[in-house]
Amino acid sequence: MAEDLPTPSASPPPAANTACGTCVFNNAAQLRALGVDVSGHDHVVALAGNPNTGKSTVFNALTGLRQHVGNWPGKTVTGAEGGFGYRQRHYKLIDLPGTYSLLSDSQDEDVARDFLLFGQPDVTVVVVDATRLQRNLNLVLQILQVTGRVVVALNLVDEAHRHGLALDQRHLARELGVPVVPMTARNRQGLDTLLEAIEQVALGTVATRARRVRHGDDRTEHAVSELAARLRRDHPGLANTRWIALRLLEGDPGIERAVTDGTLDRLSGATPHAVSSETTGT
Ligand SMILES: Nc1nc2c(ncn2[C@@H]2O[C@H](COP(=O)(O)OP(=O)(O)OP(=O)(O)O)[C@@H](O)[C@H]2O)c(=O)[nH]1
Ligand SMILES: [Mg+2]
Repeated sequence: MAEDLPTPSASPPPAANTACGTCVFNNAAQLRALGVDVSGHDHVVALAGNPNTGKSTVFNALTGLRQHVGNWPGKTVTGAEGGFGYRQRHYKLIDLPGTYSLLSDSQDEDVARDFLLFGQPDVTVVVVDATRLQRNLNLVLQILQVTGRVVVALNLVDEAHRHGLALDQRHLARELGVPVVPMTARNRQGLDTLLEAIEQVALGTVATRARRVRHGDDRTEHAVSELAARLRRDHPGLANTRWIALRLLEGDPGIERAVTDGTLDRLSGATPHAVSSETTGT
């Protein structure tokens, strides 16, 4: 479904980034790591992305918790929750397992997929590996089909520079229609800019215009609209009915199962812990 995107145009690599512990732009001075305290939160933020892109590293940096981090994919298997404060607001942050696609019928990826589709987080931060941008953008484009409330965290910038890759985050942000924040999460670089982008999307103070991919011809669009309207009528409160309609027309077995066995309604208000077993019936 992903349209071809122009490769982000080259720009000269910035001067080597040095960790700046005291610099106001880098040390996230207004961040309050709240550990497991998510009480009275104002907003819910989900961390999504392909496996091994640094989601748990970002989660730990923001919450002060110690989610398992390591250099192999598939470490995070269920969503972990933690809290952080930034300026006047309190956020609940959810560290999701890595996923390659929202289209997957793999049970391993259900937790992330179902939360992103039905949990309705206020902000979805998609953590991408700057050294594998093309592959990672597939998931970004899919997420942009279901929500515009997205921040792209362009992580592992240190590795990208080590490989001689130049990144043009402004061009990428224009193409995607959402904020793009370059980061080296392991050194806490870029955290402050990430926090600011999260706040802007949560409060709606930045106008995002998510890149949408058009699905097929007019007949397909018409069929999707009709089926979506019917889903809304039969399942009030269900999120992303256009997406579900499209998946049904394409014959997605997981979504078909959820419709026929009556679990579709229970997906509304999904949590990262409960959804997987509900959709798979395990
Ligand atoms: N060089 C570099 N390494 C990083 C950076 N961020 C994270 N890492 C490393 O990348 C590896 C994966 O990080 P995780 O935070 O576990 O990644 P994840 O996305 O949570 O992985 P899964 O839970 O398996 O999907 C670890 O070895 C981290 O230390 C970064 O900015 N630069
Ligand atoms: Mg993880």
